[in-house]
Amino acid sequence: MSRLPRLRSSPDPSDPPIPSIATTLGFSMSTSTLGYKRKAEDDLDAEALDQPRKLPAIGNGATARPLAASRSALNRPTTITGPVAKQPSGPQRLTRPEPPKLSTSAPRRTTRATSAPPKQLGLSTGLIRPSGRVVSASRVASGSELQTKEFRDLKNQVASIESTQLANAERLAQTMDAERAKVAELEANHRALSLELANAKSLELDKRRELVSASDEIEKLRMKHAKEIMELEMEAKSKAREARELADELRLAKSDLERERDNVSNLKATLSHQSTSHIALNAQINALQAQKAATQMQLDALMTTSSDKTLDLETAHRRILDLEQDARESEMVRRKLHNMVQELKGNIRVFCRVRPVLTSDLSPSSSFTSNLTPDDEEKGREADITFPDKRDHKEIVVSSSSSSAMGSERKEIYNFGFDRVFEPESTQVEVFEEISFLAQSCVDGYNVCIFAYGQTGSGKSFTMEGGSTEATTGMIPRAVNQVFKAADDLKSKGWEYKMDGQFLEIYNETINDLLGKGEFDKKKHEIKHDKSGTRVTDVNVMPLQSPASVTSLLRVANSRRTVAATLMNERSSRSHSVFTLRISGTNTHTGESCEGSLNLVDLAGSERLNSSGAAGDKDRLKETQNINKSLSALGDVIAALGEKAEKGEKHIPYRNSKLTYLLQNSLSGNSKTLMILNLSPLAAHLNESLCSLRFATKVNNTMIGTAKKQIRGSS
Ligand SMILES: Nc1ncnc2c1ncn2[C@@H]1O[C@H](COP(=O)(O)OP(=O)(O)OP(=O)(O)O)[C@@H](O)[C@H]1O
Repeated sequence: MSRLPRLRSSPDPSDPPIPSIATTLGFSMSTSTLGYKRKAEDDLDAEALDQPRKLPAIGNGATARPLAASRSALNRPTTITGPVAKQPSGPQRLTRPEPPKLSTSAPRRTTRATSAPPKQLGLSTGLIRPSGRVVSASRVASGSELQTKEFRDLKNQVASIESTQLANAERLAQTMDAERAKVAELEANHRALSLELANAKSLELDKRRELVSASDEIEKLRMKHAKEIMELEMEAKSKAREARELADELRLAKSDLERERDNVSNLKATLSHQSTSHIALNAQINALQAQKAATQMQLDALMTTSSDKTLDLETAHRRILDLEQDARESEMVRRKLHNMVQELKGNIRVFCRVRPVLTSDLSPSSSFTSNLTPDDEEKGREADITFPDKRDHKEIVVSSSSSSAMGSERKEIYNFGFDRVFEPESTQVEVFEEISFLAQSCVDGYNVCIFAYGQTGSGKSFTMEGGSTEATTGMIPRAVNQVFKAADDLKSKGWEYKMDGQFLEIYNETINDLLGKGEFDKKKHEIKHDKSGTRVTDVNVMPLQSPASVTSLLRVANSRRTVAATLMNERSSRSHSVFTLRISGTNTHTGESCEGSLNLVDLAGSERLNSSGAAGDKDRLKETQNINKSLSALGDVIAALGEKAEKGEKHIPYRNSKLTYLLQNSLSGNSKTLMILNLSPLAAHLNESLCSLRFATKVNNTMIGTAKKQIRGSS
């Protein structure tokens, strides 16, 4: 590479053409040229440039010429040991070459034109012999002639050499000129080649740029092509999908078409069937039109009949109105007669009911009769009670035996007569049959009061409220059912009824509301009497729509009743309970209205103080005193009512107890009162039973007197 600048610099034509320079230049040229050529070839090979024509010519010239110059340079007696740069330059060296310096290596560089051996030169100059040893001067003097001759020969040889050298120099100069011309030519070639190379390079650069731009273009095209391929593929896919969808649609369309074809064929079949039907229907229409004409004739006949029937209907309607009027009048008559019958029977009546002996009567603590002790058997012994009136069931005979002071047994027989006596076997149904007419009376607008009277455990609650089964249902639910049924029956006669219920308890002369809410009733209630009837302040009055609502009302009330244990009955009730059903009715046809009430009273136990075991218990004593006081007041009121009916004006002591004051309106006037005397069948309760029987007889006798007077009044 370092030689290239020298090649590029223009050569100086004044420089002497020395063989070493020529040789060196030739070599250098050759090397540079070869290097340049190799580079150019490499470039050409690499870049595939097509310029092979001039480069071989340069290479050949460069190698041929320097070789000749080199051969001439070697003839010089100068040892060439270094590169061209060490050689002296200048024209004098070419024209006057200095004699070569001798050295040990000189003989090897001797040209073939020299015939004398190198040792002669060494002898004449006292220099070195060919053998290499130094010869002394005394030995040289003896042969001076020889030496002179040799010197002359040598001088001749030198002259010859010099002439040869001159000739060579001339030849060399010529050669140099030729070489310079060639160098100039080569340099021209080189410049041309450089130019070509520069052109080629610029061309190459252009080509490279073109190539790069072409590559970019190709890349762009390739990307564009890839994109187009992708788009085409996508389009192809979309087309394929569309094709599939179209194929599906085609398939569906084909199936639709097939179905439509089926439909068309079905419709054709239907059409032909309809045509047949149409023909048949036409025939039917014709037949029906004929029938219609016949029916029209019948209709005309019926219209004639209808007008006759309308006349008949109007007549019947008038007749119905007349009959309804008759029915209403009959209803009024029925009510009057019913009431008259009730009055004939007695507005105050007394029934007597003896309950059966119970298993619990034998042993209050045990229901197993097999373990009875003599004491238990005595407790469970039946009293001597007979029922002699087997036809009318109005008599009861109680026999009592006692020992006299003399030790003889004394037997007493008590005969009592009542409106009805129910034996222990009597059922609830039989008892209710006798009192159901009272339910009708309260629907007709009368006040009805039914008492259950008797000692504790005699069966008052069982009679009034009953048990849980249909057969043991008591008088209260049966009477309520009857009232609802009677009210329902009267609907056809224009009567509409509204019913309300209340349930009160009188305990120790205090009124408790058994339908109250929350804790037990602590309110102070007062009894008020006015034109609209009897009212108790601050008590719940429940509207009753059905007998079922009455049942739930009774359940609520029972759960709140005050129950205290006594010796007589472990569930003994120590209060009077009063259930009141108020009935108000209006007749939409006649405008009449009525108000009645049904009072069902379960009285507290009527036992005496000593037999109740309450004598030693202060609270129980007070309870029993209050119960006896109110029962006594009830008896007094009933007796006074009897006297009043018998003798005229008489003060009725209603206010003597809460019970009589509460029931004032249901006991006075034309109200109906029924007392059911409940008796225990046990001998142990005989004295209590006799007391109750006497009380009931007193009431019954009052009724008899009243009834006699009423019968007289009626007749
Ligand atoms: N006619 C009857 N048939 C069957 N059992 C009866 C009859 N009468 C009453 N009993 C039963 O006798 C027992 C006492 O009757 P109940 O409780 O009705 O007496 P009570 O007079 O109401 O007593 P209290 O005054 O303590 O309320 C109850 O077990 C009841 O079932």
